[in-house]
Amino acid sequence: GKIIKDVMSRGELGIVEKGKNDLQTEADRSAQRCIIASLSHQFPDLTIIGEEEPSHFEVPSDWLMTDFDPEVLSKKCPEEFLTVSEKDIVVWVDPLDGTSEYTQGLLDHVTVLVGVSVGGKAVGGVIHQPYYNYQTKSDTNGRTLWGLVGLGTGGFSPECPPYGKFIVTTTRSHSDGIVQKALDAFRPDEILKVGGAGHKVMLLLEGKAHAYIFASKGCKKWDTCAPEAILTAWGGKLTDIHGNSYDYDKEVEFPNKQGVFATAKGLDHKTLLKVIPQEVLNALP
Ligand SMILES: Nc1ncnc2c1ncn2[C@@H]1O[C@H](COP(=O)(O)O)[C@@H](O)[C@H]1OP(=O)(O)O
Ligand SMILES: [Mg+2]
Ligand SMILES: [Mg+2]
Ligand SMILES: [Mg+2]
Repeated sequence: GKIIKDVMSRGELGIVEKGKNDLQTEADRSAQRCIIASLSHQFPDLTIIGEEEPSHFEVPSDWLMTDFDPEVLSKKCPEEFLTVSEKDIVVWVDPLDGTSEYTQGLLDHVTVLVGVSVGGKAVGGVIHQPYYNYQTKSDTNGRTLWGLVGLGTGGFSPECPPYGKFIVTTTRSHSDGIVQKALDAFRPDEILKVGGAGHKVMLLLEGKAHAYIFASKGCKKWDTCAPEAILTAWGGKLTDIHGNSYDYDKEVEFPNKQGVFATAKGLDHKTLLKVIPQEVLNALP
């Protein structure tokens, strides 16, 4: 988070266009180097997959994080993970989610995502929001939300969305006709068009939206692994638009080609899926 803020303060974003509507900045590159170097230093047998291309330059020594969160470590590890070894774990790293919004100054849409999968399932995750409340508080360090399936969540106060209303959240920078058709089918009371997969799942976790609907193939495994794990740990659900779960094993393809459909705790995910029109399902087979 600090690296991301430092790059923004210096004002030289070093933007590279990776593809259509797909940017990368110095903050994406540096944050990934910090996260991957720190994790692989401490856990050499982990499989770590990051969004950005690997860099072979050595990272500055003050970028190597060596401390652990005592609050999380004070909890009891769920039985099912006691025998998991480093080799069974795949970590999906999105060093900066919401790059497009970052370059446009919509800073609270930006998150850092580190997702942990075991046996192909998204089970653990961290969403760090470096610019949380940055407009109201000047020297905030941001916040860090975490979740582990079987244990619970921390770093935020989960809330269920309001009854008698249906609020959906979706992309603001990667929309198209099919994305819009899927949204319209739900006849939502409100559509929150915001950046980042991490940011949108936070809206579900904090009761600001009932569902996150993205009928497009732009999201990748590093976008959804951490958010899915935290959402699942709380009691919500994230699948593709057909209702199938994504596999987060190390051999899988990166794109989430069947889109994203996520619901807050207490919602009937399965029934809501039936609202998605056949034409939309056919577009993302
Ligand atoms: N067409 C796309 N090309 C590249 N990345 C995409 C695309 N669609 C979605 N993403 C990634 O998924 C995130 C959520 O999508 P959106 O903000 O449009 O709802 C984006 O912030 C971006 O992650 P990132 O910013 O890490 O590259
Ligand atoms: Mg990107
Ligand atoms: Mg992303
Ligand atoms: Mg990213």
